[in-house]
Amino acid sequence: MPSSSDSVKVAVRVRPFNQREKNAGSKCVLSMNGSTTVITNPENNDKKTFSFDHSYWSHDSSREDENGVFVPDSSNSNYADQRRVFSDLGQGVLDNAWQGYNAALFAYGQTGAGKSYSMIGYGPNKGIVPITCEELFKAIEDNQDKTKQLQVSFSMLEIYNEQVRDLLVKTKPQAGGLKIRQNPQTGFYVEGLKQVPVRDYNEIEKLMEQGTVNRTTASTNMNATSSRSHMVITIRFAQVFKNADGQSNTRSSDINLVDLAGSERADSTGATGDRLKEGSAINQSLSTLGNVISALADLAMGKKKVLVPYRDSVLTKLLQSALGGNSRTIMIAALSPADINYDETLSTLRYADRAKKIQNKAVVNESPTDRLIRELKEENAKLLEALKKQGGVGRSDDLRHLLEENEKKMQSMTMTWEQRLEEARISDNHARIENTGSEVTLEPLNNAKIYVNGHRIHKKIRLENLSRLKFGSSCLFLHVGLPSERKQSDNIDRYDYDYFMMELADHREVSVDLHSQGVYESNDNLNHMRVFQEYMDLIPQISEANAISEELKKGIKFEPEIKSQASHDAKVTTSNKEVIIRVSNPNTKKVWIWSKIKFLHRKDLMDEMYVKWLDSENVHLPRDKDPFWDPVEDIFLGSCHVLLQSLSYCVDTDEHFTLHNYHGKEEAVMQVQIYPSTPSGDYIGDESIVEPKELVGKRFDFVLKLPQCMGVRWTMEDNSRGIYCKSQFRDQAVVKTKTVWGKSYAELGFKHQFTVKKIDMEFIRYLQSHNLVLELWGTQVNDEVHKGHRNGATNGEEEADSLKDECESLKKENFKLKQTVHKQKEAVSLQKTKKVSQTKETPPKNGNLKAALEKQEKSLDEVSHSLSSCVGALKESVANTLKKAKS
Ligand SMILES: Nc1ncnc2c1ncn2[C@@H]1O[C@H](COP(=O)(O)OP(=O)(O)OP(=O)(O)O)[C@@H](O)[C@H]1O
Repeated sequence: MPSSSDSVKVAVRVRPFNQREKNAGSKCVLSMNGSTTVITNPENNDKKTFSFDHSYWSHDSSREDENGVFVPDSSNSNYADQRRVFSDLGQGVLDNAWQGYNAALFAYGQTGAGKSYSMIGYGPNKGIVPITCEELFKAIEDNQDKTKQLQVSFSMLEIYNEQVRDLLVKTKPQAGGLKIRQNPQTGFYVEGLKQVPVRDYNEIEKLMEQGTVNRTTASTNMNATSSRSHMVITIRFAQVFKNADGQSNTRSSDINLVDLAGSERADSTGATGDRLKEGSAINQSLSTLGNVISALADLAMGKKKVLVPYRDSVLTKLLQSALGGNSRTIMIAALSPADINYDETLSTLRYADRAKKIQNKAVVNESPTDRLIRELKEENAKLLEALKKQGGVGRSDDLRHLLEENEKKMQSMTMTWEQRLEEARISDNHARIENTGSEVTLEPLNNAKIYVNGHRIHKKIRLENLSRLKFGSSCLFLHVGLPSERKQSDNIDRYDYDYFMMELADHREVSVDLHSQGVYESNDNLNHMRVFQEYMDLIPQISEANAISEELKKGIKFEPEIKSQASHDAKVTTSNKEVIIRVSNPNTKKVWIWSKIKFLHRKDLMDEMYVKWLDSENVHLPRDKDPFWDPVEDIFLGSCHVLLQSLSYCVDTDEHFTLHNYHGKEEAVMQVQIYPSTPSGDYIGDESIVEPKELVGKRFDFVLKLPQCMGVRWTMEDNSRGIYCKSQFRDQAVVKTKTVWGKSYAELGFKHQFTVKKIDMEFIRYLQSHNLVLELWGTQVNDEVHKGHRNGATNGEEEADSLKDECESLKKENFKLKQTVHKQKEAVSLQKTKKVSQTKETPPKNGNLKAALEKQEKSLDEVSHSLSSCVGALKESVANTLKKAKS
């Protein structure tokens, strides 16, 4: 039994810019020279070099030939076309298969980086899988050897949410998916997976088409499924040798072709700060694959006692032999050239670099007792008989019968059109399309949702050539006009999924106008482009989340938004933006803000929930497990920036500032007073104007007063809401006003004194270059905790707030009184000394005053003390109530 130690072959391939990247003026961060790939950090020009078995440049220097196939545009072009990739990688897989080795080919990389292009291909640009199959059958035809029978069978499965689904079966997947079993000799396999015997490439092509359709229509509401599921195609190739004595020996090979989920999904497993910590099963296979690769790389580097976690996920179980086992393995890492994807591309390169180190032990599968061959033998017993009679591969009644049976079975399990249309939200009489011979018209019926070129239409219109149509939730069509309307220059290819999505986004179908959010402001800014891409990528996921919410009657709405860091930045130098998701319940008017990572994590859980629901499982989850549920939280409404420069001249500020939200919309107006003060907080007055440097070395006090906030939209929209304002001066503690509930004109009555013990030049510079950011936050009633307490009535928290305020002002009054007492004491003792130096006198008149003040001081201390403990007790009781309510 020959065996050979073989490291995993790794190739990387960079694709051309897509339209979106071209529009954004993207720069290419990759360069290749021979087998070397260099990536340049667009922010600091740092270069990192990687070396692989192959580095394929498919970014530019290509042209389309007369058949629509991309080929190098000149003899010195370094463009790597599909044929070249096949002859380097696919041909080796085929040769191995003839020799009886298992082979596996993985495509890894970020969504949209070109995995499917390399594996399957598009149109005439066929990828490795079809070319491999085509070449296999060509070789079979050329190899008509009477002493051996050649059998090929095909299976296609999808791993989604750690469940295996047979893509050659069209029914809704059974709950829990197909079972994974283990054979002590051959390892893990999928029980009941359809292995379809195939006779030529056309049959494989048909099956692949069918499988791809099944994959995308598994749920019409889940367009983006392909980026979250792994697809495994297995071509089982067996050569049955006949000895002269009639004994047979079989050599077989499994060729596994794996299109992995988008690598960026691995990020969302560790959704930080989310209460649903257990995570989703969707990315388990991808992150386990990473762990398996790392462990195998460690082993190959000589590390001892490394446990390879094959059993941690379905994918790694099924591909155990392909990873560090009995297989010749190839990985092709798809790379995006665009600067905005630098981080993802770098991490793909690192992943590929680790995979290089895996050592496999490929062994020829010759054992006649091999389970796989036995199964194939059983399934094809009849077929073999017929083939023997005919002396080769050809059509036989038995074979036809077997295939027809398979087809019949599949058809009986097909999802009806009605079911598919219902899932796509297309009603019975959705639209009327008429072709009069000279024009084609489209008319929405029953107020059905139809968009043409990004606009919702309500009445009959004439369709222009190349109109883009969207029906229901997710059906997109391109209308190719009547022959007389078509032009030579029509470029149908440009109307890809991205194009439709961008058009819909531009016309606000996707609910937010990017222009108003300032995303387009400066296209040269890398961060803005990255945000734009993230935003666009999230749109289909958000539509899906909305559709699932609607279907499961969750009443929750998701909208993408752009958060501008400048709203929180005291220097306003950052223009960085990030995508956030506004989650709202229009019925209860509750609002939440989720980070992109949190949304993706929750979306995976929603998908799991939805799949269960489709399986008619009970999807009622307790709140702490429900991805749609979150406790109420405070929402950032808007902010304003108050220049601190005048403070460095000891000049005060008393102005009304408008608070703007992330999109620059007015949220409220706030009166802001800032003035330099005495250590006791008294206003110093205008005569105190100084040159900043005169302040150096001295103590500095200033007061921030926020008397009121007016025209608050948040509370105007719903008076069960409240607001408060918070701010942070330099590195001092955050200060917060009280919460005012249900008032669009809120009396905040806030006053806080800031003290800097000793001023230095750095502090002066800070005042001259920074702002004080005042953030307005919205609060929402927690219905569970506050049932019945709202509508004007106060609750524990509010009482605690107002008592705290009262206590603060009493303390201040107390401080002032103490100072007066102190002054009086001093005056008394001065008088005493005077008297002593003169003659003995009657006790001073102000002895009574002193006693009275001392008494008052004592009682104020008591009041203050008892108020503090009262506030403490109240806080504790509020915290307990909240804890109880949460638990
Ligand atoms: N080498 C290439 N040459 C020309 N076009 C390419 C190449 N690679 C990818 N593309 C184009 O880039 C787009 C995205 O590629 P593809 O669909 O293969 O990405 P993917 O990584 O499979 O995405 P997903 O994870 O969503 O399935 C497609 O329009 C494809 O035609």
